[in-house]
Amino acid sequence: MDKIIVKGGQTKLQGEVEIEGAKNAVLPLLAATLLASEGEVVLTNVPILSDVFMMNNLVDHLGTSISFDQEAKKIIAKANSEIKTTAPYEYVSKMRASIVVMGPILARNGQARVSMPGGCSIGSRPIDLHLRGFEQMGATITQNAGYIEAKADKLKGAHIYLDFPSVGATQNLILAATLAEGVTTLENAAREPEIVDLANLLNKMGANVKGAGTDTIIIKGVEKMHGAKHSVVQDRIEAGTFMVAAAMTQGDVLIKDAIAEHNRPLISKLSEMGVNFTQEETGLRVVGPEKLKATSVKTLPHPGFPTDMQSQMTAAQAIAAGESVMVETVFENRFQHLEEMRRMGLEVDITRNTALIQGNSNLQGAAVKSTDLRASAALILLGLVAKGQTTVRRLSHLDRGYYKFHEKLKALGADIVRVKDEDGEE
Ligand SMILES: CC(=O)N[C@H]1[C@@H](OP(=O)(O)OP(=O)(O)OC[C@H]2O[C@@H](n3ccc(=O)[nH]c3=O)[C@H](O)[C@@H]2O)O[C@H](CO)[C@@H](O)[C@@H]1O
Ligand SMILES: C=C(OP(=O)(O)O)C(=O)O
Repeated sequence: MDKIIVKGGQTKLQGEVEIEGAKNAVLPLLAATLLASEGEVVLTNVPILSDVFMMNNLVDHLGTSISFDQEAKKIIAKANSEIKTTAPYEYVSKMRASIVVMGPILARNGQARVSMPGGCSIGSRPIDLHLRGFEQMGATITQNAGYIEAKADKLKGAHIYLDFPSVGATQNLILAATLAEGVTTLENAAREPEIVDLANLLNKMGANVKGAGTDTIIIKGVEKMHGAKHSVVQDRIEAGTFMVAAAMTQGDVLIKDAIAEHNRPLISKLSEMGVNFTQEETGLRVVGPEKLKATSVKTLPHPGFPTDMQSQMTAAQAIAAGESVMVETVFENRFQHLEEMRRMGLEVDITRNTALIQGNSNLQGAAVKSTDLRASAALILLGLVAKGQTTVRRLSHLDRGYYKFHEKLKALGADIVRVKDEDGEE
């Protein structure tokens, strides 16, 4: 595998950066293509990421044929009059998000057999809310030899209250409800922009989904669904990561076509830290101050501060003046990057889900390992400002969610290379 080497301490990022389509949008969009029984779903602005390749393989295995034109960043998903019922272990275990194929399979076939998705390093990730919702729609759920089996002669619309606005459960239940008999109402639904993007595609495919982006989503079941064309929404987490990069390096970076509305909580916190934002015709300009101020942040479901920006934000807090606080309320084990950052001189006290971070302008580069996707970006960001050389390993995490991250940073002036890891590390 590769490693990234960053030489930090002096870089002031400058220039423009283009943002890809969102990983967290395109994965459920690919699952949605399984609902079409005729025609082609054409997705554009598709990010080239390892997670996308994995989801392509799963959806293709299930029966919707996928062709990915990487140069055009376009996927054509050709519908099949029949799809398979089993999502096997070798496809599902590799990626948590693959559980969202369960709703479409169940909706189309009246039964679904899906391998239990893997847990992951950021915390335990149960699927009880997904399953309880399917049950309320009339499905019987059993677990057998590592597989979840759901059966319903015909899914029926239901009034479902989610105990927590889970992104995946909201998506899975919307997907199942599109072809159910009658009306499904989801209360306390997730409101992330990626949910809105999913509803937009589904409606183009002939579904009837209203209220996405609010906490009450109403889905009227339809008989069948067909092909459609859709451009994947911009990745607000990639955009946010570059905002933090500019903020940390006294940078001046234009995030092309940034959708500020999708990043309100981040922009609000960075502004509090002294970062300047200007909306320009072609994007959002982010100018970092000479010294960031400390801040307190708590992660929450959208429209609160996103947990997927937590690690990157702690990198900014690590160099801010004074003591900052980070409270992680969404995942119970998402501070592992802080242990790696200690190798660079970070002073942090962690008590359960709260980290007290002492800002330090004397961090030193070190050899570190990515512990999860966003941790990998956060460690690279800290490498930009730490003195000397930082080597970041385990880049398979980075490749799940960032396309050409080091090249984009290099184009903004960073001293960064990606090379083969002679030590043969993963
Ligand atoms: C592919 C994708 O879009 N991934 C995102 C999605 O993950 P994902 O959809 O897995 O996240 P959820 O919103 O479902 O999970 C949030 C919290 O709810 C809990 N929970 C979830 C489902 C359930 O049935 N029971 C339960 O207890 C989880 O353990 C977690 O503590 O939203 C997360 C929260 O914004 C993001 O960090 C992920 O990047
Ligand atoms: C946690 C993330 O993704 P996933 O849910 O796919 O693991 C993420 O995108 O930061």
